[in-house]
Amino acid sequence: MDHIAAHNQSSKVAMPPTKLGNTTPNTLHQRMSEIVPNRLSDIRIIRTKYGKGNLGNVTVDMAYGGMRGIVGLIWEVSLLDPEKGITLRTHSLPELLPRLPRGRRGSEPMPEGMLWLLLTGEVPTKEEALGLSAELAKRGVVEPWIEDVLDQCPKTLHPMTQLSYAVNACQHSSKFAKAYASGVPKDTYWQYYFEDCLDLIAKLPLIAARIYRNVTRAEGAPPVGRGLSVDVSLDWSGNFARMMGFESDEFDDMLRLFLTIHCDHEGGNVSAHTCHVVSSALADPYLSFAACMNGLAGPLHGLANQECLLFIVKMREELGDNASNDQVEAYVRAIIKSGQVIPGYGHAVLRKTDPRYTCQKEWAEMHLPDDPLLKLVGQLFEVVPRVLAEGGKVKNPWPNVDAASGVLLNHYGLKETNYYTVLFGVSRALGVLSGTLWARICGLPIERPKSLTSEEVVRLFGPEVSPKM
Ligand SMILES: CC(=O)SCCNC(=O)CCNC(=O)[C@H](O)C(C)(C)COP(=O)(O)OP(=O)(O)OC[C@H]1O[C@@H](n2cnc3c(N)ncnc32)[C@H](O)[C@@H]1OP(=O)(O)O
Ligand SMILES: O=C([O-])CC(=O)C(=O)O
Repeated sequence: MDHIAAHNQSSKVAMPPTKLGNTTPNTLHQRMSEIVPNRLSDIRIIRTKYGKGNLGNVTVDMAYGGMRGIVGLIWEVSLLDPEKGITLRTHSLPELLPRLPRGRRGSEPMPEGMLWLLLTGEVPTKEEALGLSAELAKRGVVEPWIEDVLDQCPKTLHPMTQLSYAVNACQHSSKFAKAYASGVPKDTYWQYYFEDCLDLIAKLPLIAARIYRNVTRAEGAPPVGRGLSVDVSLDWSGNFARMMGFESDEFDDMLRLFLTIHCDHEGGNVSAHTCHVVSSALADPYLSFAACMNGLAGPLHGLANQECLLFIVKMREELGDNASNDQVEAYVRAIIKSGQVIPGYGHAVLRKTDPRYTCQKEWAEMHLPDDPLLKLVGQLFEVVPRVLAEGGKVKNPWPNVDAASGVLLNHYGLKETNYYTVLFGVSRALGVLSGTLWARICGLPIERPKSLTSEEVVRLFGPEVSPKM
């Protein structure tokens, strides 16, 4: 896009950092304030030059088929290639992970670096990532009544329901909702959205750790109560681990990796798209993200990581530790025959092994080579793709991100499978809030695709069928 770069040379206008109330401008905000006008000018040029470009035909099957293959969204922060997997601001995971900054402790990237990249398009320096880490630690405060609400939840309420409940409650402190109600101009919306997004990301470890501590407490023990707080000397992920009660450096690193790689998968997946559509009505980031979490909690989407570990554990109980591949295959066939899916396998867009699976499998092979569940993950990889590919019905027989994550968490003592999707959700906040913030920066309108009834399909294409409904 040389013409765009050239245009930028002549039109570079640095927007002054905006102070909102008592909020001190921060480095990420300053960088975004410089980037936003240039990017908006790029987009104006793109729309002028290519606005009438055709993105493809839509068939009736596509409309009945979950809109698979329809390109109908702009999502600035990531793009999914069916063969190569996710690219985050054009970087593939294997290329990006070694380049993202490490913190003061640990050897895995800080998720803060990923957030910076998603928002700015630039890999941050270590200082920038540490600055963002400190800023998140400062913003990490949850209103006491929301802590009380969580403490009132029955232990048996699914952790994802508790997460959605708490995030909705945090809407009470939305700066965007307040600013919108006061009638601020449209081109300043994103500034308030930015504030809410950072506040929400900062609050999530506190909320999620409280949920973990509450659902894992001993029978009869009191809930967490007041006093859970972030340590400003720790990074976002380190704080999360510590507040959950995990103390090991290796767990911290595993969590950093988990939170970094689960962040985003372009705009059309259920969680990102939900956030996008809810936010397009100018619902604030809290309401949009809570809705997004409800989508992530579905078993065909994020909950598959819970389902996947349960599947592996149950298979181990039935087959023991020395099962042959033939036994694993017979087990898998029986599950498919009973009409259930094999969790962790298949994908709506990917057509090859998910690089996020590979990355977690490599971590596991290095850090927990003798874990008996890891052996089963390997056997499933040898068996399932071949079985699923038979008959040609399943479009992608290869493993997705959820096929290996539970084994890692379980190995380090995080055994509560119904909590796994909360970790996914905390990570997903980085991506969906970045993508959604960029939608507000671009001023994208309320989303409203057209729908049809089956009678209308018949009317459009011919009278030979007449649905009796
Ligand atoms: C973070 C994520 O969201 S990654 C995905 C996590 N989800 C899972 O791992 C659950 C298991 N996988 C699945 O259910 C699917 O592969 C999905 C939901 C991920 C993708 O769904 P689709 O795009 O509809 O897949 P596809 O077009 O290949 O499906 C065709 C058929 O194969 C079946 N199929 C797809 N994957 C599997 C699987 N892992 N096991 C058994 N059957 C499967 C579908 O259920 C569908 O059957 P149907 O025609 O009888 O309804
Ligand atoms: O892309 C999808 O549809 C599902 C997925 O893997 C994700 O959201 O991480």
